Amino acid sequence: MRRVEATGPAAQLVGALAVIAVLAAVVPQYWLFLGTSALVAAISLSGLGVVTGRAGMISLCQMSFMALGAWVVCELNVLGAPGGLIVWVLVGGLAAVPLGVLLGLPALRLRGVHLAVVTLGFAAAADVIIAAAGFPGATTFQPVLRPSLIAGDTAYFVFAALVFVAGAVAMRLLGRTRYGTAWRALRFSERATAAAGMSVPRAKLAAFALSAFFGGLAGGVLSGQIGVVTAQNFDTIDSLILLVVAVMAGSEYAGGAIAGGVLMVFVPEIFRGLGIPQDWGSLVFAVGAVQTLTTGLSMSEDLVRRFRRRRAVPAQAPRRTDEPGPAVTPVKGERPVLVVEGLSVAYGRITALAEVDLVVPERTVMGLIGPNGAGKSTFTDAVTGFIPGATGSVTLDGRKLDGLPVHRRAAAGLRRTFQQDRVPPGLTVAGFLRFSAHRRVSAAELEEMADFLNLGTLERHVSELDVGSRRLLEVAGALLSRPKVIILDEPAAGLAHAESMELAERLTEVPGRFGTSVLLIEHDLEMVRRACAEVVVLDFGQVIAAGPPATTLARPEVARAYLGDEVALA
Ligand SMILES: Nc1ncnc2c1ncn2[C@@H]1O[C@H](COP(=O)(O)OP(=O)(O)OP(=O)(O)O)[C@@H](O)[C@H]1O
Repeated sequence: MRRVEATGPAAQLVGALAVIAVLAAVVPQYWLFLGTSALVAAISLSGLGVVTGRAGMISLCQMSFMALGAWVVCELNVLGAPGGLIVWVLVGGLAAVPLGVLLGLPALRLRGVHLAVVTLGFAAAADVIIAAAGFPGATTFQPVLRPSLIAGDTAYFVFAALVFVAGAVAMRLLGRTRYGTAWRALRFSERATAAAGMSVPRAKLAAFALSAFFGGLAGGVLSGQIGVVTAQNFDTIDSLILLVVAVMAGSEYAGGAIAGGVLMVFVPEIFRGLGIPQDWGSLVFAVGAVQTLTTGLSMSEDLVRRFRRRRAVPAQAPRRTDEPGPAVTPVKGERPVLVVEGLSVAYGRITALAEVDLVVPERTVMGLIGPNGAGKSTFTDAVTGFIPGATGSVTLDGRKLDGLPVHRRAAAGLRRTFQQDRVPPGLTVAGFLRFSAHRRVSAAELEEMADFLNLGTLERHVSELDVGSRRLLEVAGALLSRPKVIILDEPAAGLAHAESMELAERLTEVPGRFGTSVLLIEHDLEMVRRACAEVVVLDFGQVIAAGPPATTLARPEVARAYLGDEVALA
């Protein structure tokens, strides 16, 4: 029989329900009313946590989503719409979704402070519109009707708590989907997210839509709580405070959202009790947010990290340090799988690539080498779709990829890794592999891949891995998607010599094992000799030599490119 782990999700859910029941039974009405306000803030903060904490974007208009949700509930109440408050709250949440998508559109192009300005501008405009239009029922003092089941303040507290818990469960489940992982990846690197086959625009819009939905829900619950809603309930300044609290508490976690909601409501209340102006509570949040930004850890992340440290398995990845066995002879297929023709890229007056032609045959490991600045990274960027202004054509297994965005090329079977570490630290090894695989992978496949590239335990967090292991993890994730071609941009950076040689051996096995051709960009020529059946040499954006490594690397023009005229001729 399976045991329910004391800290597992089921146990947490049971614990949360038990806490709600106890609070409802023992806490006085006034405090329960404040508790409901804290829950309203927590529901809204959970939504905001998707955009800020998970996806790393800034949104300063959460109050506008709340206002829309509340407005819809008030209107349905005035109209006497069927379904009652519980249904209206849901409708209010859904009504905010299109607004969230609309607000997400600028996020496709803007980041940081620019996105903050746009969302703040929107919130200010929404303020004006709401103040002019007013809330249905506000002037006639027609309060939002609660169904008899949740008519009392205690019952309404339980209702708000259940909405929060249902939202937290949904968030947790969503967090395990490809979108959930994509948001975390997005926060770390948009380029890597796209290279893993995920549409960055879709992931960003989904984050804003979800955030708006939770904002709308919170507004709806608030309107049922206070009955008569006015524009003062949704001040723009409150959106700023929500963001500050979301950052400080880490509202992407359910615990962080609830802690944030409690702080937002009870800190001003405590200040009031002490005779201090309530607004000074914002100062506390500001100090907390500064602390978070300084340490890089929100309250929730700090707690999670401490908890993990206690349970951590000390093992590092069991790197192989023994010298590799006999080299597997690199193989070369015949049929072309990646055909690049006339690829050119110019950065202003610098020609980084000039009419480059390159063919990678199927089931082949091919090296792409050249001195610094030769154009190797530009080639990778252009072929995988990161440079829209590149000219020429790219054909993968007979299919033209020209004009396709990065994620579509990746989904078509053209994957890449990056020179710099692009693996999101917030994931586990297994979580990253599943995301990067872009298809359903079994536990056995994950184990096999971890064994193949020596990744160690699948449950470990990426943040616990050293740089070399992260590079291998990136390669493993891309390979799991079974691409037709994988371009590896200096995968051995950060590895010791023996490990680089080991990786070279592994790469020779890749075509046979996964049916994938490899284009290996590498400065370590010994590794290139071991792994590659074919090598192409770039210099000043042009192909200057190509052929088997032994003969190609010995050619004088290659030596000149690497060492300069005088040394080559000496
Ligand atoms: N964003 C950019 N803006 C302007 N010039 C650039 C840019 N990126 C690259 N270049 C220039 O394009 C040329 C090719 O650079 P690229 O980074 O592709 O070379 P590389 O072979 O990958 O070098 P390395 O081995 O050092 O990574 C160089 O002259 C470089 O200075």
